[in-house]
Amino acid sequence: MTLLCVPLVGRTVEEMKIDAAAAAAAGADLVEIRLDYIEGFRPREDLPRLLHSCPLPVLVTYRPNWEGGRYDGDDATRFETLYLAMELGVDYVDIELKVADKFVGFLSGNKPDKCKLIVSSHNYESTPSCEDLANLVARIQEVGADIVKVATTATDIVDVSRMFQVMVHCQVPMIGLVMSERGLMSRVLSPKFGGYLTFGILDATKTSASGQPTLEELLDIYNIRCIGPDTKVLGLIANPVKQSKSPILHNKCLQSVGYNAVYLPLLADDLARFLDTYSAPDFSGFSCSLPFKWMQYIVAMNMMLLLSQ
Ligand SMILES: O=C1C[C@@](O)(C(=O)O)C[C@@H](O)[C@@H]1O
Repeated sequence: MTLLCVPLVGRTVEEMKIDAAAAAAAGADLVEIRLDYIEGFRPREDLPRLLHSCPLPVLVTYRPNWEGGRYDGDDATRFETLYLAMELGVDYVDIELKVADKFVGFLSGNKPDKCKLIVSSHNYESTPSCEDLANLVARIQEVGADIVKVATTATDIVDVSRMFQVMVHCQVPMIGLVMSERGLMSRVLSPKFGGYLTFGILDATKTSASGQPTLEELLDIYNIRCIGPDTKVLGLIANPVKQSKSPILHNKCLQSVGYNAVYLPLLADDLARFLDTYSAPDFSGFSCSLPFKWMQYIVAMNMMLLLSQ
């Protein structure tokens, strides 16, 4: 089962505690505490307060600014804080691949068994080739990760297919996410491709990366708990597509007739490229809207021509 994780991005401990309670009430499986978001964070006082009676399992992330986070201090203090979190019983700690070797050395075998180490890599510009992604995954595995995490950026919706290909072949638990609106599919279809975890935010003001859906959308619109390897993918291909109410309507219909499929908003830039990339039988039906409607006529005319020959 793919876990649903709510990132906590409050600026104070109190705000995070309120959001952790909201995440539990909304049906999340765990929370990610982004320590780098807390203003004036004091590890020894704030960490025990944050973890005390937290209603859900906890992933702790203390993201430095050189990897897209807000922490601008040194690694030594950061490593000590992450180790303190482990001692206090957190379930997961996230460390960036660039310093993972150093961190594993710092731990020198003292990581509590209960705590899983997530080694992460972020690319805020693009999504590399399948080969480069696979090499990245291998490097993360080598460093001793319990869970591999790769977050890239989609400049075109077809980029997501490379992440899926790498995820299905990964031999260890993997979190594979593609940021930006064009990458939404990677977040919703995570259970179809064996993703260990996917992020859902509490509301639009509480994002920790671009393209994150809300937890409510994942649960109530896309019915993510029912998505699995056999789920068919349907959707609306359009640009823009965010405004469409189609996913709400179609997913309700699919659920009401018990058909194992999910209907997604698909923000595409080139229809032919999209159809060429997502041609596997599981991507089994699409609606088409502006600016691609004219393409339907060309396809229909080609078919008529073929039939008449
Ligand atoms: O590394 C990740 C993944 C993420 O960037 C995302 O794309 O959802 C969100 C971050 O909070 C988390 O630390």
